[in-house]
Amino acid sequence: MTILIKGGHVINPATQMDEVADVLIEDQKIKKIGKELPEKEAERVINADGCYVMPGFIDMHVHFRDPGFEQKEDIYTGMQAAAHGGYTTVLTMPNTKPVADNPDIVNYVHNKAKSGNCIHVLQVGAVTKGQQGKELADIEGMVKAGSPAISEDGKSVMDAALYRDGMLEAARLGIPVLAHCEDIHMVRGGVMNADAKAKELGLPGITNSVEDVIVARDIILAKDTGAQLHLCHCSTKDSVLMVKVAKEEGVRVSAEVCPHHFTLSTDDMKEADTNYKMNPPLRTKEDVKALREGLRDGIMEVISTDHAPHTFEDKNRSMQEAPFGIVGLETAACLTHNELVLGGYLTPMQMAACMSYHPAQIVGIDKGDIQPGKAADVVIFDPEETYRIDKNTFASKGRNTPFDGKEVTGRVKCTICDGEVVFNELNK
Ligand SMILES: NC(=O)N[C@@H](CC(=O)O)C(=O)O
Ligand SMILES: [Zn+2]
Ligand SMILES: [Zn+2]
Repeated sequence: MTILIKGGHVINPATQMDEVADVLIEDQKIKKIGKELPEKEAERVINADGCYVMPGFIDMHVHFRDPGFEQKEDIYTGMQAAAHGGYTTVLTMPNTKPVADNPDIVNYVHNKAKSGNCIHVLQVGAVTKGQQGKELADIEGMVKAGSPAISEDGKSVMDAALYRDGMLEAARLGIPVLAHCEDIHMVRGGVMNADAKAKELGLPGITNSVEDVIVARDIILAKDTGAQLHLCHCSTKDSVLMVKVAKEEGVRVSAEVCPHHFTLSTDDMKEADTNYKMNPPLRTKEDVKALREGLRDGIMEVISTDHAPHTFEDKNRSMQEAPFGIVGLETAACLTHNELVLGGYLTPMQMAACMSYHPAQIVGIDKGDIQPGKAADVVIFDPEETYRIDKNTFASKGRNTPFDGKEVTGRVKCTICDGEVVFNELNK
């Protein structure tokens, strides 16, 4: 199949291309990019007038809940949600049941994803067996099966000596460690940020230090071991500060921010609504500002979703009882555009870098770059369309979002993965 994407504004961070051009796709690859490419060369023409044409988004942090919690999401619905959100590659976290701590589970996820013919799914391996924090998982086996990284996401490995061993193993195997930073002993039943809002709502709080002490520890361990550290879902201003200093010191560290953390503060919580409950929690306006500025200044290099679907029943409980987590795949691009591009923090080029090129570089995959010869993983994004987010239109099984009804400007119109259209709302 040959596809010609006509008249779009091509934005490609790898080459810094930033101009209106046509893109010709042939045999799963980008064949040509240029002005006025002839339509007769293509079997299908997609008119991208007024839209950005960017490398398909890459989400370093999603939960597809498969195996074990398929009532929340499964690999097929997760991939559909990703395609709707403009994503062509996602990294799935290992906190499934059973935990993804061995090559069999990695193979199961990769095979099921392939059978769904949609987007690329890469399973992240757990650091420890069963995420129990007692002994290392078969990290080498999982890397041989195709895991691009390890992570204990959902928790931190609290035993620093064991975590250090895991980091040494990751360094030896040449893969990054994706770190969820949370000192579990300091949580003390907290369910939201520890601030005036928590007092007003009468809810136990989670201090910034719960995150910050593990960010500090993990940076020190990365410096010690030479491992490549990537900090998940950073939410505090001091995380940004520590990443900045660590980079200046030459530590191999990168960091991600999620749309909910750069869009909302606890001031936006009108009541105790469990769609505002996620881990780490929404923080203060000061933290939000630091995260936005961190992305603007290139300290924080990645925007990831931490897509964490839960059923209505799971979330329809008290703030104390409901699980942490919100969905994100179908709202990340519009929120990034609406809050950060239109808000004056990121250029469209930086948006593409944070959502695609940088993740590819950090994970070490040959993606996130649309130039001739590269895989045809492309997203077409309309920066002018204004609409209201409607959770009932989500392809995800999860409806747990605080953004339902929010008006945003910027919309994913078409997603192409390996030269196949996997989502399309343009001249259907
Ligand atoms: N972020 C969340 O609130 N929840 C995640 C776990 C995690 O990312 O730590 C989940 O798996 O539900
Ligand atoms: Zn986490
Ligand atoms: Zn997560």
